[in-house]
Amino acid sequence: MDKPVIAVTMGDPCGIGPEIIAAALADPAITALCRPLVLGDRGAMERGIAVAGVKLAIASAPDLLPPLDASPHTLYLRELSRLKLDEIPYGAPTKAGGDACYRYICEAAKLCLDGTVQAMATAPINKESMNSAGHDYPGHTELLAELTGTPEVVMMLAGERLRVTLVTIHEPLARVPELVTFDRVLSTIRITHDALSRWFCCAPRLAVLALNPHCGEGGMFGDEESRIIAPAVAAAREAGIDAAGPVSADTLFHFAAKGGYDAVVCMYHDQGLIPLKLLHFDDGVNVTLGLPIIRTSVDHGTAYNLAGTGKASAESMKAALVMAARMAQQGCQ
Ligand SMILES: NC(=O)C1=CN([C@@H]2O[C@H](COP(=O)(O)OP(=O)(O)OC[C@H]3O[C@@H](n4cnc5c(N)ncnc54)[C@H](O)[C@@H]3O)[C@@H](O)[C@H]2O)C=CC1
Ligand SMILES: NCC(=O)COP(=O)(O)O
Repeated sequence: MDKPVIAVTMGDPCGIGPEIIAAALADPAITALCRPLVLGDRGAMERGIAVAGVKLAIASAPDLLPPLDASPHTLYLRELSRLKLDEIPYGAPTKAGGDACYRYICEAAKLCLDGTVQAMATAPINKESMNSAGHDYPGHTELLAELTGTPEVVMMLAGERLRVTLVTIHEPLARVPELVTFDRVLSTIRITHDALSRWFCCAPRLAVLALNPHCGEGGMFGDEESRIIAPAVAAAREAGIDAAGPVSADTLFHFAAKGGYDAVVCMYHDQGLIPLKLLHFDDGVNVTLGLPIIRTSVDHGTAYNLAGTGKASAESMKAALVMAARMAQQGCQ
């Protein structure tokens, strides 16, 4: 396969998205692997290029794709908004920015679905901005599930030493217990197993976490383990999946990070993302599993406190592009 074309959504123009994209695309190791097509805004990207301090010329690509012999000093941009810089100041959510980043994501999903591009990699959005513009989604994950007509998707965050997947994603902690159902645990295990088998390793070994301390301590600290998680793990094992659990979350990560498991199925967002970011803040990648398209993302947010300073690390953006390119190459085999 030729170098895959990857739609790169610019994310929130008031955050670090434009500058980390500029820094990532100025790295010849990235453009050696893929042909990035940025979906975003010219003014915001020019500002990001200046902040990143890199030499990139913007080429407008309204309907063209980056050619195979594209210069590594050219950033191909499909302009989907024309924002004025005074309506997108750094460091705060704006309705204009929220509306624009929604449109970048929708266009990227469309280009993936119709086969124009082989994958999408997303820079961070601010959920408050997107919601203030009337797009009521907790994140990319839920929006992409809807845009692609996918009833069940799973968020995975991945690094060299640890992968975590989540049974519940963007939910208030107080609602987690009622959302941890047999069906949801089992489908998260199954989607994790299927996606890992396809993209990452051939016979994945999964650990499934408990919700409560000490696996519920025989019911003293909760019964979700015996009532819901253990039966879901048993059903997964009957289906031929190598899943262990429920296991206590406090110790499991120690063994998983030493290579004992290929992924850890976690019950809620912070249960998985705290250990993941402790090990992989700089180079972790968020991958949406279960979609009919390839979507990777940075593992961090808009970092409003750093936007415009040039201090933000572009390593997670680079890792997201590398992973999207590898998955796109594998998808064609
Ligand atoms: N993929 C996405 O679109 C994501 C979006 N978000 C959104 O981002 C917004 C801000 O979320 P926060 O919880 O404040 O998390 P955040 O990741 O934006 O910031 C947390 C801390 O990490 C630092 N940080 C983040 N990225 C960095 C980088 N590349 N280099 C160096 N330091 C970095 C920030 O300066 C801050 O101190 C929220 O609206 C959230 O929903 C959060 C995570 C992922
Ligand atoms: N903490 C991860 C996160 O919030 C990313 O969400 P999404 O925008 O990828 O759905």
